[in-house]
Amino acid sequence: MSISYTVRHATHPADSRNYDTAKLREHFLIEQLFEADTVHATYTLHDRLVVGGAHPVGQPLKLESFPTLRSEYFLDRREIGIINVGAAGSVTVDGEIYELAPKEALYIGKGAKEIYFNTSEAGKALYYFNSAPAHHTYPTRKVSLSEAETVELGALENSNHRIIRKVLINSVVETCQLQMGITELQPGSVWNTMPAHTHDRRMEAYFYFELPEDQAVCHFMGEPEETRHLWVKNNQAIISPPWSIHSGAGTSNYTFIWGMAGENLDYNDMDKVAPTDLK
Ligand SMILES: O=C[C@H](O)[C@@H](O)CC(=O)C(=O)O
Ligand SMILES: [Zn+2]
Repeated sequence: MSISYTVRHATHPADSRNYDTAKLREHFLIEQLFEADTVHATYTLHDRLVVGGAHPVGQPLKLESFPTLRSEYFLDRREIGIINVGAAGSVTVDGEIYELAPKEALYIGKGAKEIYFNTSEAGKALYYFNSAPAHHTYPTRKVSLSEAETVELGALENSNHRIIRKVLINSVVETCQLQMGITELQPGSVWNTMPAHTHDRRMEAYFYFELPEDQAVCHFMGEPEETRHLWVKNNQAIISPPWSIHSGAGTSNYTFIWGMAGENLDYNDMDKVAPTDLK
């Protein structure tokens, strides 16, 4: 099997208050997503999102089911969003090839069977994905950056000037519960998602990339009045429970992919917390 998977149980905020650094990282940080010719998948019990990465080098990599799913095919009861975070590549869905330029996204609906992540010439295509349970089949569709709903937020004066590209969002593509997008911090800006927020109706995963190898992001999590931090490197991801803020400050600018699943598809459903109210 070319899929390497782990399961993370859901956490209670009262319990996580007592976590030390190692325990915080064990529960919320996904350190490795990319390994040559392997699909890595982390199944979190927070809304049953699967967070994963594929790095095909020698040959196309198949998206296989794994025992926790108890399904013949990965997407028997799921939908998936894939974003190319490496060099230009392609994904094959039941014989149909979808070319994916860097940062282009592919939504694949429930029921698709044979899915392959294809190699790029230099073996540099990297595919990041989020998959959520689905009860309806929406059409498979590629979404380019020009089709995304794009907003510019923040200001250099607040060190948080950023472009948010809502790629898999209900104004652009139909999904059951998945939403994904790409946020690019502009040069000199390091803070994402400030003011921070929670959304008890959805969990979220953050995947940090385009971060120089010798730089790091300090990711903040926890209940607004009881925050914790985790230091994150390039190409690592964070699981953010519904009760947790999710925000970060880098030692340089960077890009990240946010992905959500849960009760609604309302991106603007956020309970914002003023910076002065965080503890
Ligand atoms: O619920 C929405 C997500 O946390 C992100 O879209 C926030 C984000 O990209 C940002 O403000 O930088
Ligand atoms: Zn959020």
